[in-house]
Amino acid sequence: MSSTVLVINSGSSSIKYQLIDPASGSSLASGLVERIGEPAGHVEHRTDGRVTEQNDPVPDHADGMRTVLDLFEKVGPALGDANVVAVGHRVVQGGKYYDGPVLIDDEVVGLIDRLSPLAPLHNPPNLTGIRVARELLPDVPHVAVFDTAFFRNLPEAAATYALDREVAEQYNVRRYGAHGTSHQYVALKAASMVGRPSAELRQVVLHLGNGASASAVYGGRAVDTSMGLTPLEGLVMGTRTGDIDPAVVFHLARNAGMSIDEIDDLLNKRSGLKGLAGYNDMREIHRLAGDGDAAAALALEVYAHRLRKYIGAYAAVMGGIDVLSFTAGVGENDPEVRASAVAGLEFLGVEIDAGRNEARSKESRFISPDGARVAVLVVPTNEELAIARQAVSLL
Ligand SMILES: Nc1ncnc2c1ncn2[C@@H]1O[C@H](COP(=O)(O)OP(=O)(O)O)[C@@H](O)[C@H]1O
Ligand SMILES: CC(=O)OP(=O)(O)O
Ligand SMILES: [Mg+2]
Repeated sequence: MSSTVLVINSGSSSIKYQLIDPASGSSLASGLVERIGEPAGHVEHRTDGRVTEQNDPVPDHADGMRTVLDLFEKVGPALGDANVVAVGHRVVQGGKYYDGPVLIDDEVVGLIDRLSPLAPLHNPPNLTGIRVARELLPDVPHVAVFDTAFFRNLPEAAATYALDREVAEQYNVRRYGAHGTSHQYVALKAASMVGRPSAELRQVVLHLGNGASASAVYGGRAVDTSMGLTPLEGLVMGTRTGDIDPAVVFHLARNAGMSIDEIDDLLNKRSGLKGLAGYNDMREIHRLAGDGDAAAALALEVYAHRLRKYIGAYAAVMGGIDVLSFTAGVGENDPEVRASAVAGLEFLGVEIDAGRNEARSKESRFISPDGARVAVLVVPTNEELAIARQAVSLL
């Protein structure tokens, strides 16, 4: 039997997982635990074309992990018979330490914990996933794959904030990026689709999920990215502001009587699409805008404006652009956002074919017209497969 990898992606309120055969890329089981900590939880486990659902409350991530491993036992495939050679964990923040996957031991766990302030919504649940999975699957190697790894060697000019040098060094204040596993996977796939050696390609990748980020990839190497010290910087997201004037923080602290923790919560959890129009789900924003809701219409404009700014900026950083790829929940499924993101960018050679853009498909595809100067692509990301392959490559 071929070997498999169990991949775990613990998010702030969810756990996504997949049992993958890294050689063929096929998924033997996958699932999702969501609404962790809310009154009604939701669990979905898919295997063999069947879906098992549960709607019991899931009090915390530890409970969620136990539920996942229970489902493998009860519904299958039994992990004991699946030849699991590794458990791959997505970890968002690896700081300056990792440019590739690492075998998890107590020291690595300690480091991920110490890096939590640099990814406060992500590293703590990542760590819970690791703790419980190591407890329940003690005989298999556990591997951490960091979102920051692909950006570990960003050019200094892109990674450095113009902050007092000593303060920045003492407190590790620099740009680390995130979603790197996805950006790297999509950039590689995109290079193979356009059929030119990635060494000469100037690519922009837009990962638009609940968290959202852009990257500039030149010759296969990341040269800039929109997330910074933490995953708060950059694009407009489901609940995060993305770029704002840092003076907004001082202003609110001094004049609105808000504490630093309250402002942190505001910027990370109550802003973005949710702050502008009441919902973090892009589908809801479209529904409201379609019903004439002015706040939702403005949210869509702010979202697209930010995207156009980043595409233009990254074209400038690389001296041009050859490939533009859309990925993740919004990027893969939302023709309206894609169209508005590139509107007016014909001067860069960026244009899309309306029919191709609107066609529904789960496959990687071109949405630019034949012969266009810039290849515009939709590339479904597969962070789980990338994590499984990196975990195996380490062992
Ligand atoms: N058909 C669709 N049209 C527009 N947006 C969609 C569609 N399907 C999913 N999305 C968006 O994708 C987001 C989730 O993307 P995903 O990549 O799964 O994010 P995450 O990994 O951060 O949870 C949802 O919040 C939703 O806004
Ligand atoms: C880093 C990050 O924002 O991840 P996610 O999109 O899963 O929240
Ligand atoms: Mg994601």
